[in-house]
Amino acid sequence: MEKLKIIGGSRLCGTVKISGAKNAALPILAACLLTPEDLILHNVPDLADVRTMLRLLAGMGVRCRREGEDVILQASDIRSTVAPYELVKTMRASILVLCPLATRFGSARVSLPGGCAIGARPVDQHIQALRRMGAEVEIDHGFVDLQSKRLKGCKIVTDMVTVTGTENIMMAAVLAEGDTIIENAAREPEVVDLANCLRAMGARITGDGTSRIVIEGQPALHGAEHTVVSDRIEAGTFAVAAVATRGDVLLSAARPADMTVVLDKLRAAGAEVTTGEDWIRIRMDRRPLAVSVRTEPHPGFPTDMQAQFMAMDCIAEGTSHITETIFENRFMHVPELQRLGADIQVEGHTAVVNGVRRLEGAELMATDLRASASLVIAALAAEGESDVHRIYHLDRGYDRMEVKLSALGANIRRLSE
Ligand SMILES: CC(=O)N[C@H]1[C@@H](OP(=O)(O)OP(=O)(O)OC[C@H]2O[C@@H](n3ccc(=O)[nH]c3=O)[C@H](O)[C@@H]2O)O[C@H](CO)[C@@H](O)[C@@H]1O
Ligand SMILES: C=C(OP(=O)(O)O)C(=O)O
Repeated sequence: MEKLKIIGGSRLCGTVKISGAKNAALPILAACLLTPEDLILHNVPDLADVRTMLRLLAGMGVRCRREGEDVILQASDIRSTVAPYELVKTMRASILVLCPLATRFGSARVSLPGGCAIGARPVDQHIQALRRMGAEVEIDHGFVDLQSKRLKGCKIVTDMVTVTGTENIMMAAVLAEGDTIIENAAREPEVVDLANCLRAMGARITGDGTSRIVIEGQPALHGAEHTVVSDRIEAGTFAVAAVATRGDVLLSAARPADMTVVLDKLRAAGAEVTTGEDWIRIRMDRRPLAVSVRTEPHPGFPTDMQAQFMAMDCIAEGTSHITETIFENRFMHVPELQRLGADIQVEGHTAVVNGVRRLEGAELMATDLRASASLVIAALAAEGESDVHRIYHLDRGYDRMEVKLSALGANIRRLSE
């Protein structure tokens, strides 16, 4: 196992290039199953989750080639439509192969993702939609077992806004007979990026980025080339780290248009935020002011930024309220932040954070992906040395985070333990 050793107190200064988005790359990789022709992807981040998805696809017979940030996929000789438990259990996004397999091959056996550290991860909406489109779906020994003739388009109103659900249903619909309308659809930029890739493959989709997506099913899709959208959560994480360390950081290859609420909250914390079309500069020369956040589906404040903001609020002037509405157990960073000296009380879905003047380095245990990022930020802002253990969580979603932070002046090293 590996850990990060961080000596806090350095201001982050300089330029960091933001990678392609994990949460866009994963559904787009799964989309290769929709065509026998080549899908050529650029700006694919080098992450544990991406490697897991490539292993899953390769196990089905997809030819996968990685050349730097490019990935070339060809699903012309699929020999298996099974997604085994061993791979799905390490990455919930594996469920994204279900609908491409269903709609192109009429057969799939995909392990249920089950819950994970941050909460239950149900997929009932995906299954209900597939049944409405005519598939026979059973749950068998922890697997979603599906058989279908050509799926039939229909109107689907999801019970709640679901990002992966919207992505899966969109992929089912692109090869279905007739039109599918998704009401209450997720509006996340990653949903739009998947729609852009599917359109490049010949799909007919309108309304992505709104809560009503219309898909006109096609008999087949073809090969395409697509560049994965910039990771707004990685950008947000580096932006918060800049604010927490009173730094001056330019995020290049970032998309401020996808991050309005996060950037507004950083301005409310006292940061000077300037933006161009594909860059963001964050300057901070004072102790942050406390900012309260409440997580909501896009365009609201993203749940994937909640833990990082809590780290910043720990050293802020004043009291903040952080409310998590998407996941029932996404406060596991709280006891670890308390180990650094943070003053936090959890009351139901809300954490009340009283900012303290200083945190002190400690041994810390990462519990999930964004919790890990929050501990790294807090350790960078703390006085003295911290060790962040179990960073395999961090590696699921951040491309060489410690290398990027070192280049900005952080004192951070990856060590074996
Ligand atoms: C709306 C939202 O913010 N979604 C987040 C969610 O996406 P992810 O796609 O993982 O989760 P969903 O958007 O599907 O889930 C949103 C909510 O709906 C519930 N649900 C979902 C599907 C389903 O079939 N049944 C059901 O009850 C979930 O339990 C959850 O409370 O986690 C990702 C990783 O942290 C984030 O990037 C997404 O921003
Ligand atoms: C929790 C996350 O990922 P996943 O949905 O893949 O678990 C995340 O991206 O913050």
